[in-house]
Amino acid sequence: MIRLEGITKQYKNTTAVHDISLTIGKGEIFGIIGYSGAGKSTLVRCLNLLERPTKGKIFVGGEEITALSDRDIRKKRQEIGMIFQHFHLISAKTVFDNVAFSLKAAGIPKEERNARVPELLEMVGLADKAKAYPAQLSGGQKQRVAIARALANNPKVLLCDEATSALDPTTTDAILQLLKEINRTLGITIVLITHEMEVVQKICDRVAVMEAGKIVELGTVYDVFSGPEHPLTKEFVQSVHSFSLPERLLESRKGTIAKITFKGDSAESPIISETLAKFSITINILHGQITYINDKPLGTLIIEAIGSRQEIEAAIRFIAARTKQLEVLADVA
Ligand SMILES: Nc1ncnc2c1ncn2[C@@H]1O[C@H](COP(=O)(O)OP(=O)(O)OP(=O)(O)O)[C@@H](O)[C@H]1O
Repeated sequence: MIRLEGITKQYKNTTAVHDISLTIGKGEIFGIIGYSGAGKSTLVRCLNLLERPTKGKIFVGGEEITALSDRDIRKKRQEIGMIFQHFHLISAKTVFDNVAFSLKAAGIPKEERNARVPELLEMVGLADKAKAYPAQLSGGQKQRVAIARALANNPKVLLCDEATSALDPTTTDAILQLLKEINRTLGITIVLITHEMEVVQKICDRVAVMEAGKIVELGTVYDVFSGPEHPLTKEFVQSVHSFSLPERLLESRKGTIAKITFKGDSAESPIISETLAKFSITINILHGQITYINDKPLGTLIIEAIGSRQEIEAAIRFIAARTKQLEVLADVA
């Protein structure tokens, strides 16, 4: 649906985006995560040519948009909706008129507009707010209006620039749920930029991690969460899945403490009981959790294995061979 070939955006002395090539599939929810200044906004604004890249080509729906004239770009933008952190609604217009505005700009006649706006408001759960003004709405409701407006001209792509960053956690969840529903029912490709890994975990299929204008890691959300490679990715994953054992437990240990990561099938198989049946050790479970990402289980378990050094080492090798990752946190005393 979207293809970037060697995209670079240079501002005077700053290279905001540096030679990025990327393909985003039709119907995908694609996340771009990075800290402030990484170049996410610039990259996403290149996708509808709000920013023209200094170098490279961008294809949307098979058409090279970087080759279009300014007039044709304005038309093409109807295929690419966008929502922003601070909603960008027109405060002097009602909810109805805010949504009707983008239909009007696309040359849709009044009668059609009057029929389409209530459908859009219904879709975002604001059927009863048509006559309200933005100032009378909560942040979540304002973002719903912005979503209705962005969907007015049946876009194929929806760009979301930190769309939930100004919202509280409960409202964030509701907006993410709405975006997922829109993606599922309308088949719209969504590109979402964020600095929060929780947002990525909740709705994205794939994620690109950006640092200093470059993509440093790219993969399915499940793979990135279960085996992050770049230090920045590890930091983001830890911001959601962090757990450290109390010092007291480490100090008073009687055996070897290991952290085990289970992926896919291994998260559901009885590895611990198999280990206990095979080796003469005992196992204390110190911490455990299973998270579901895109309906696939990812488990973490911290255990203390007590027994002879030889048996513990053999058991650790046995577990390690059957799981994604095993890290010894503290060895036998
Ligand atoms: N119009 C501009 N003129 C000059 N420099 C710019 C412009 N827009 C962005 N930059 C610079 O490009 C770099 C990337 O900025 P960008 O806004 O794309 O990052 P970001 O990851 O989206 O961060 P944030 O979440 O803070 O917006 C920064 O160093 C920024 O100062």
